[in-house]
Amino acid sequence: MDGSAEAPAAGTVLNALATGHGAAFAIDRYTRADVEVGGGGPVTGAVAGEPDADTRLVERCVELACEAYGDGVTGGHVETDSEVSMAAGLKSSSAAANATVLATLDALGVADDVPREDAALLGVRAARDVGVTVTGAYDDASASMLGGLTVTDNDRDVLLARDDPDWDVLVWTPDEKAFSADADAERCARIAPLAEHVEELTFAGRYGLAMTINGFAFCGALDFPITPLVEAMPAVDGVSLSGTGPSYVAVGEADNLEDLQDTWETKPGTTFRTTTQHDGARTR
Ligand SMILES: Nc1ncnc2c1ncn2[C@@H]1O[C@H](COP(=O)(O)OP(=O)(O)O)[C@@H](O)[C@H]1O
Ligand SMILES: O=C(O)C1=C[C@@H](OP(=O)(O)O)[C@@H](O)[C@H](O)C1
Repeated sequence: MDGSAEAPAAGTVLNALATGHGAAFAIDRYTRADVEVGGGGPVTGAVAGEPDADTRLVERCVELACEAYGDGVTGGHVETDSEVSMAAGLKSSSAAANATVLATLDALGVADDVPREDAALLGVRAARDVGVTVTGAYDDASASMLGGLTVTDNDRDVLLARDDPDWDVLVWTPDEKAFSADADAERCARIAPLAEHVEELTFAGRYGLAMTINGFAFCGALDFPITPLVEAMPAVDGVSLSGTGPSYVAVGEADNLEDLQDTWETKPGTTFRTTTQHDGARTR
C-alpha cells in the first residue's frame, strides 16, 4: 500500500519558546514524502540526497499514523525529498512530519477521513517522541498542515486563530544549521513579556510589527545578529529571525523585497523569494 503527500515550510511571526504560544505562516516551498506501509518489522526511512540524515521523526510518524488508523497494519518505509533546508528555522521538521503523516493516511486509504488538525497533532506527537522539538511546535505544524497563518498554544496543543494573509516573502538562510532542540529555552523564557506583546499585536492583525519585534527579541535571546533586521527596515512590512534561526524572513511590497534581496544576497548562504501558501498539506 503506497501513499504520497507534500507539505509546505513556514516562517515565524511569534516564536513559542518564550511563552508556549507561537504563530507561523506557510510558505510556497515543500517537503514531499512517499510511504509504503505493511510487511511488518520496523519502519525504515531515507532522505533524498542526505544519506546521514536523522530519519527517526518520519519513521515515528508512519508508526503513529498506522497505530491510529491502520487497523493492525505494521511496518513500512518512508522517503522524503525536500526543498527546505533542515534545521534552518523554516520548519523542515513540521513539513516532513506532515507530509509523512498525510502520505501514510493516503497509503491506508483514509486521507480524506481524518481531520487535518488531528493529522498535524500526530506529527507533533512524533516530534516530541523523538526529541526534535522544545514545545511540540504545533504553531509550525498547524501552519504547514492547514496553510495560511496560525496562532497556537503549544502547551495545550490548541489552535487559537487562523488567518490567510497574501504576502510576498523573502528568505535568507545562512549556511549553518541550528537544531531547535539545542536552542537555549531558558534565555527565551526571560523575554516572555515581549513575546506576550507580540502575541497581542498578532491577535490585533498587526502581523508585520509583531514579527519585527519577535525578530529583535529572539535575536537577542538566541544570540543571532540584528543587522539583517535593521537592513530590512523600514522598507518591509515585517522581518524576523525565523524559528530558532539561522534563517531570516521578511514580508512586504515586491519592489522593497527586491531591494532587500540585493543586500541579503551579498551574505553567505541562500536567498530566495516566495509567497504565503494558503492550502497547506495535500496528497499527490
Ligand atoms: N526531509 C526530512 N526528512 C526527514 N526528517 C526531517 C526532514 N527535515 C527535517 N527532518 C527532521 O527534523 C529535524 C530538524 O528539525 P528542527 O531542528 O526543528 O529544524 P527546522 O527548524 O528546520 O524544523 C531533523 O534533524 C530531522 O530529524
Ligand atoms: O521546537 C519548538 O518548540 C519550536 C521551534 C521553533 O521553530 P524552528 O523549529 O523553526 O526553529 C519555534 O519557532 C517554534 O515556535 C517552537
